[in-house]
Amino acid sequence: MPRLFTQQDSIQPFVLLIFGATGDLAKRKLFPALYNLYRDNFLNKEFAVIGVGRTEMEISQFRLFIKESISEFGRLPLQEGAEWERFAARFDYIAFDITEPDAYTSLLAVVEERERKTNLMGNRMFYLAISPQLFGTVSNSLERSGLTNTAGWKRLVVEKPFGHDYASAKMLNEEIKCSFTEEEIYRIDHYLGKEMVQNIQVIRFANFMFEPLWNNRYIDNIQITASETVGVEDRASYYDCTGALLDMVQNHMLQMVMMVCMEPPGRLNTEAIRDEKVKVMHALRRYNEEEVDRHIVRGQYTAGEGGQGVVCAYREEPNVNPASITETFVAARLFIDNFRWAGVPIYIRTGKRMQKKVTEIVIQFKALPNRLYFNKNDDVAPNLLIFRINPREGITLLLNAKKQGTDSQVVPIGMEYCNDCGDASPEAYESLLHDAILGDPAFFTRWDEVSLAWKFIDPIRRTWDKNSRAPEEYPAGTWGPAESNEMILNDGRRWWTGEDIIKNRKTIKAVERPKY
Ligand SMILES: NC(=O)C1=CN([C@@H]2O[C@H](COP(=O)(O)OP(=O)(O)OC[C@H]3O[C@@H](n4cnc5c(N)ncnc54)[C@H](OP(=O)(O)O)[C@@H]3O)[C@@H](O)[C@H]2O)C=CC1
Ligand SMILES: O=C1O[C@H](COP(=O)(O)O)[C@@H](O)[C@H](O)[C@H]1O
Repeated sequence: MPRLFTQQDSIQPFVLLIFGATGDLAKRKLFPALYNLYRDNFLNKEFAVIGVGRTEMEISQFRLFIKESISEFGRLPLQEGAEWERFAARFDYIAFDITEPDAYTSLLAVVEERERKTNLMGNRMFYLAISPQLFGTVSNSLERSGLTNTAGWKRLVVEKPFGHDYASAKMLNEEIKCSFTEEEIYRIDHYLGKEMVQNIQVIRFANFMFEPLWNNRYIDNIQITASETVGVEDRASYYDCTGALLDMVQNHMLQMVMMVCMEPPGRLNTEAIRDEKVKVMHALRRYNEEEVDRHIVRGQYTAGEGGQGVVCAYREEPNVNPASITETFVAARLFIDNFRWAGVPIYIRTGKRMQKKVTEIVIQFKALPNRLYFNKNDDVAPNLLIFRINPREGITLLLNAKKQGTDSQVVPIGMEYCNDCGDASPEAYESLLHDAILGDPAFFTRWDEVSLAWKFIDPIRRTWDKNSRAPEEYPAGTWGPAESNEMILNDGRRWWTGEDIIKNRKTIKAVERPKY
């Protein structure tokens, strides 16, 4: 159920078991998120965290690892002294191989010891920050060892990727469902934890002025961009056998499509919202081979001038196959074949080593009748509503107004709301961890959403694998391959990026469409 951050008293005590506590995700996201929640009083006074990894280390070393992770990646500065000691004392660490079923007996002993010392009410949250191949093994062992047999609640948080196609996701789901019910499974999509993604439903359903326009009578097209300037960094071994389609589109991009396009739910509760999201996935047009070629562009970066100077081509990155045909960019034209959205193209694009780090959603409203009133050369810009998700959070509404000092020269003006100009927003992982502890799965993905996303993705992946054609090339530091621009220009439209629109307000020109 969407909520305001709930303060300490209404949150129950719990023990959090982090599998993969020595890994990158724990270091960069989970420990800083826990610390922020603690400092902001969003955790019960009674809680404990037990880290699991293979690396042998003393508890003092583990606590130092946590301290360093918070100092480096935390939103709030670390407070030294007694305050830190109180926080650190809640952490335990146990090293064992999680593929070894017998080893869970000692984990159970550590958990029970903690529960005896402090009244944690038997509430247990298991966070799998490990390779997805191990999800099934761990959830099985949790049950067999008796760790899931508790007087309190039990919850399983699983990271992405949830499978690599529909069949593997289904198998994985069946495995974890042997030990946890759907209500107890929290599948993470960290985009759903982002402030402005959560804000979509509020902007839509708390403003009467938008909802009547939110359909194919008034909206010309929708654009969703998630561009990154970074390359594959040190994740090449994962990325080169995954690619942008599976890494970004199957999850984050489709989740944003669902949030923007779902019907208003009957009630604003978790299951009602998820039901509406699922309907979007049912209506999302699936593509055959010929349509994949027509509606989807895949690209791979070559050497170029990225944000960090000259950077190498994807194929030259360490641990990438020099002949790799993995895509680092995807642009697609999607359609939702229902009464509300029929005929409205939804353009999505995502990629590595692009010109800017931007995540935003642009709603482009239909144009005024051509040449009717102002700017007879057809350069009245369309109205745009822009959700700015990252790096600057906010909303921009692009309207038209009279240029100062002219009779009727029309120029675009931006009305802007900044979401994070005062206090920094909570990190996505903060918000999601908090929800999971609270038992609120609204911003986690339900199995039917995930399975339908795979059913949309699988034919695309199969088509590409069958063709085994190299992706289109784009130089690092650009907006992707030329084919992405061509796809949208051929429709008489263009990609918008909010920042450029605001900066170049006076030079906006809508793309020409046929005149009649
Ligand atoms: N890193 C990120 O930014 C993101 C990660 N994810 C997902 O999070 C999960 C973890 O990723 P990440 O942290 O990057 O991975 P890492 O490789 O950095 O960490 C893996 C963790 O798993 C532990 N581990 C692996 N095998 C075993 C084993 N047999 N027994 C016990 N522990 C084991 C490792 O312990 P040890 O090192 O001590 O052996 C380590 O703590 C993955 O599902 C990934 O897809 C999702 C989004 C972003
Ligand atoms: O899940 C992933 O997301 C990140 C981008 O996340 P953002 O919050 O920085 O927009 C991406 O870099 C990574 O490849 C992918 O696995």
